[in-house]
Amino acid sequence: MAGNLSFVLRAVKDVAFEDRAKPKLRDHHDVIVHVSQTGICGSDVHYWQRGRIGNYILTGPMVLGHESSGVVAEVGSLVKHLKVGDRVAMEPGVPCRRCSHCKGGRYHNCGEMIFAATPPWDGTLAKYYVNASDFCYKVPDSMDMEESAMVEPVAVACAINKTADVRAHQTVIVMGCGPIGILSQAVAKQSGAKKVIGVDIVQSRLDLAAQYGADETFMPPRPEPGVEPIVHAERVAGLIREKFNLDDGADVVLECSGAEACIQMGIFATKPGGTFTQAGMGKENVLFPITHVCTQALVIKGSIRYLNGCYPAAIDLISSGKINVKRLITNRYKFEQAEEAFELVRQARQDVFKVMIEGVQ
Ligand SMILES: NC(=O)c1ccc[n+]([C@@H]2O[C@H](COP(=O)([O-])OP(=O)(O)OC[C@H]3O[C@@H](n4cnc5c(N)ncnc54)[C@H](O)[C@@H]3O)[C@@H](O)[C@H]2O)c1
Ligand SMILES: OC[C@H](O)C(O)[C@@H](O)CO
Repeated sequence: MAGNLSFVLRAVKDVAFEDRAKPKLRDHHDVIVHVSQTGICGSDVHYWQRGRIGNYILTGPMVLGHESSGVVAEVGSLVKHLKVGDRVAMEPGVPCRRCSHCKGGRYHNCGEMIFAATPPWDGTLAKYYVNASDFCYKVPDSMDMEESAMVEPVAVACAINKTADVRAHQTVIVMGCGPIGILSQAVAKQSGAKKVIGVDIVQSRLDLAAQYGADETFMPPRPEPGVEPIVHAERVAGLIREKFNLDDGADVVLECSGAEACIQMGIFATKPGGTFTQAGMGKENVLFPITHVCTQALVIKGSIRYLNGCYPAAIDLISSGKINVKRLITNRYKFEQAEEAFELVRQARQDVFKVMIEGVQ
């Protein structure tokens, strides 16, 4: 027994359990974490089904998973803030720390980032995972290991809000009410937003959004036959503005679906001079109302993963009870059932929201 049971994507649509070698400390600042819980993200399923996201292409076997919590099992000799037995949430991307992006405080733009379960880097669905100690955040006793794994999507939502610079008294529209959309709505509300509107085409997701951060929800009507999608998007944005008395639009739109229609509606629903932030990842290229962006002097931003401070902020939001992540977890699996868990997420059933896989004992 090598001692590190791992859930490995060997090729597209081909997963298997492998008993791999236990990872070793790579330098004196590393820790080895015994993984406790891992949430499944759409990107994990995407690599399993298609083998690529953008320029990240699966070229060899890769361990899946990146939304994990765990218990510190081993510490490097220079690690000061963690000890064996500490419970941590793991930030799954470690930048190079040397490039102009890292040195400029924008480590999310680092081109040399080692990111769990992004080819060629192995992910966290293994008994043990080696990580840089400063990317492991001790969680308070009040948080259990599932909540600690949910720090990852909450940190994504914090980064989206921070990128968009959501402030008190603003009106915020969030396109998409999946985990990222709903958590972005909750973070927007915690940032002081006056009115948060969640948009989705699935009623159960709108219902959940209404129990979280959304003050209002909206289901876009289907396009009438023969109406160009972009014309439909502009009309729907008009309906949203009218229904919620937004006058000339929302201060901020957070796009958390990746759907082309949502991107277009979101642009048209942003007020002149307002900020549209893209976080959803769907089609790589879409029809984009660029003249509207120009004539309305919109601010367009992109958000990827986390910014500095988002992990600690997410831990505070969860541990203080301001965001209840437990209610988002609908299904739980043992490690040995990982493929079943992935299959459930692939089916995109309406009653399935966040799926957790327990670590190897
Ligand atoms: N930028 C980042 O760092 C980052 C991190 C994690 C996930 N993501 C991306 O964010 C997006 C959301 O992630 P998620 O886990 O919540 O995914 P999800 O698939 O669970 O949620 C997407 C939601 O959008 C809704 N939707 C789809 N088409 C729509 C339409 N035409 N109109 C209205 N609603 C529509 C769906 O019903 C669903 O509820 C994904 O594209 C994901 O890849 C980005
Ligand atoms: O939450 C982090 C995201 O899932 C990843 O960045 C992925 O979607 C792209 O590599």
